[in-house]
This record gives sequence, structure tokens and C-alpha cells, in this order.
Amino acid sequence: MTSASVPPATGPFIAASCAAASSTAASSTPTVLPKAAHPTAPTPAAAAATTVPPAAIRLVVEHASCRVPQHTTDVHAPHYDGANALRRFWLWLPGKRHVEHGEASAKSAGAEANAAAEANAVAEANADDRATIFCDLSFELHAGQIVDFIGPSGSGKSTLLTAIARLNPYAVAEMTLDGEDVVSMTPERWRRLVAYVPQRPTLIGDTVREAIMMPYRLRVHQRTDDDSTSERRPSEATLRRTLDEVGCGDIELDRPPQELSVGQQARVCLLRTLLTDPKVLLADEVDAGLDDENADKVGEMLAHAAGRNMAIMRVRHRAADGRAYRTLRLRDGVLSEVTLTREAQRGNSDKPSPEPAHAQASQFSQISQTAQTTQASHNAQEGEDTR
Ligand SMILES: Nc1ncnc2c1ncn2[C@@H]1O[C@H](COP(=O)(O)OP(=O)(O)OP(=O)(O)O)[C@@H](O)[C@H]1O
Repeated sequence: MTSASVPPATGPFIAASCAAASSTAASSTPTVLPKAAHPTAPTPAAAAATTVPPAAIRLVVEHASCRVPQHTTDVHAPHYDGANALRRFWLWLPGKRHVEHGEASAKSAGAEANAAAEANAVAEANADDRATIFCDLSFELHAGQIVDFIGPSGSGKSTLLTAIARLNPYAVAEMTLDGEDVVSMTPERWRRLVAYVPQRPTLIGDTVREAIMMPYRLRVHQRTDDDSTSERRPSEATLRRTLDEVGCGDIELDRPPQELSVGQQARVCLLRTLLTDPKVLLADEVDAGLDDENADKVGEMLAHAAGRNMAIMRVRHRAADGRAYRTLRLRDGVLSEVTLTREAQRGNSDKPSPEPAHAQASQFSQISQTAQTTQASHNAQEGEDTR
């Protein structure tokens, strides 16, 4: 692996603002990280260590909470049943409501708000029948960073990602992207800028080319509230070049996507979203179920995207691969910082030392010593969690 695979610290370094409040779902009392006085400001030491000018992309998530029905066959659950794959794919497509209904984004946003309000009303009515998955979580994500979210199965990692993607009607969060408030954006615009990639690849079309182009074909017909979204459809040459650049040289554009291996499908699925050029990518276990070689290729694609200043949240169960700038654990509704050993930072491989980004990150992690664990204890715990 080359040094290019290590994500550069192009953004201002995040403060240790991984604050969390108590969760009614918590069975124990986990250590809660203190919230930084100013969650966006790096310490003077880290600011001095920053060698690259601050990048614009900054996703701020505050007071993210999610309460779900305890007994439901909920149609909104976006990441549960595989049979809903097509519907879910439809949901993720930026601007799909425009395509379906040909309506102005404000109207679409209104419908979405009504649906959410309806869900909230149901939530209130059945408040006693609700389980808190997490409550009052806050963190930031900056350009060029890959931040890993780990935690036991069922702790709410996917729920957190779908909440951030505005795909979860049971979740609330105060969010800004580059200072712009989430409430001022239509869901479509938000999802285009903050893209969610699910664990299970869903590729629709007769060929890989068609599957990758699907979002653009639909967007051609949509009206947009964002001038910058004018035609982004990649040319055939760009498509081939990009595939090759991100290690997908083995994937032929004319092949039926169903014939691809699971690893190839995962990479095509990820590439399809990367090509839409979101500012923030929410990657939900996109390397799960892959062999080490394919998982590494997926990791490289994400590192490549981070190198182009994308901000990336990864939910992962695999061992640290040395690409994350920061690792946070979600457990019992609480986020805590995980401090990796130097070896784990390097992904237990011959990757070059990730200085200075990780070194600087560790300066911040010192702020929250009480909640830190070593990678060894993390791995041990993860093993325990998954048993
Ligand atoms: N819409 C919903 N209805 C009912 N329960 C839900 C809903 N959404 C999430 N949950 C519950 O929230 C919990 C967290 O689920 P989630 O999939 O987010 O966990 P996870 O940490 O991503 O797990 P894994 O690592 O196994 O993917 C689970 O107990 C799940 O049953």
C-alpha cells in the first residue's frame, strides 16, 4: 500500500466533541465523553500542527436521537429486509421524488415533513412502546477524514447513518453542512450532498454501465433546487478511467451486474455513489462479507475519495485497516472515542506511518481519556460483542 492510501488531514481537526447523553435503552452506565466547550474549534496545539488550509466541508451533527417502536413490522426501516432492496434503492436516489412526481422540491420536502410529522405523532401516541436506540449524540466530520463507527451488533450504527442521511423517520438531529442548516435544505438536496451507501449492493440494469448510470438517467428529468447539480453524467471514457483508477479495472461495463462477484458488486455500488460526488459519504459496512483483498480494494476507493476531500463515515466490523482518522464506538446509546495502538493505526500492515493526521488526532483524544480504550481491548470487546 502506498502513502496515498492514508487519508490526508485536509480539514481542521475535529475537537473531541463526541458528546452523548444518557439513553433509556442503556443497560449499564457507560462513560460519557465531555462535550467540548466549542465543538468545532481545534485546540491551539492542533491548530498549530495543521499544515493544510481548512477545507470547507464540515458536517456537524448535534443532539441526534432515535426512538423506535419495539414491536413493529415497520415499512420505514430502511436497512432491514432485503426484499425491500429496490424500494430502498429508490429512496437513496437523489431527487427521486422529482422523478416520481415531477413536483417542485419544496412540495416534496413538505410531503416528507408531513410524513415525518405523522411518524412523530405516532411515536408520541405510542411513547411507552418506544425503545431509545441513542440519544443526544454529537460529533463532527470534516473534509478528507475517514471516521470509523464501531460497536456491537444492534447498537444503532446503521440507524445513526440513516438518521444523518434523513432516511429514518424515527430519528431527529440538528445538523449543518458547511454551516447550512439541514432544515433549510430539501431532503433530496441533503441526500445528494450526504450520500448513504448500504451494506447490500443493489445494482439495477442490464449492464454495469446502466447500473452506474441509473441515477443520472433519472436526474435528467428532474428539476433541481441546486444549481450546482446541472449535468454531471460521466462520459464513457470518464467512467472507464474512474473504474480503473479506483481499482475496478477487472470490471467490464458491458457485463450484467448480476454476474459480478459480491466483491465486484460492492465496488460498483460504491463507485456509483462516489461518481455522484457527494460531500459526505455514509458507508454502511460496505466491506462486510468481502474477502480481505476485496475489502482492501473498497478501503482504497474510500481513501481515494477522502484524498479528494470527501468526508467519510464508515460503519465497520472488520479490524482497523489504518485508514481511519478517528474511531468512535457506539454502545448502549453512547459514543466514545477509541484510541488505536500505533500498530492498529497502521492496519497491522506495512502501511506508512499515518503521521501527522493520527498523531494530531491523538492530541484530541487525550481530552477524553476516561472513555478511551486500546485497540487490543477494542478488538477483544468487539469479539465479545459479536458472540
Ligand atoms: N424502524 C425500526 N423499528 C424497530 N426497531 C428498529 C428500527 N430501526 C432500528 N431498530 C432497532 O434498533 C437497533 C439498532 O439497529 P441497527 O441496525 O442500527 O444496529 P447496528 O449497530 O447497525 O447493527 P449491525 O452491526 O448488526 O448492523 C436494533 O435493535 C433494531 O432492531
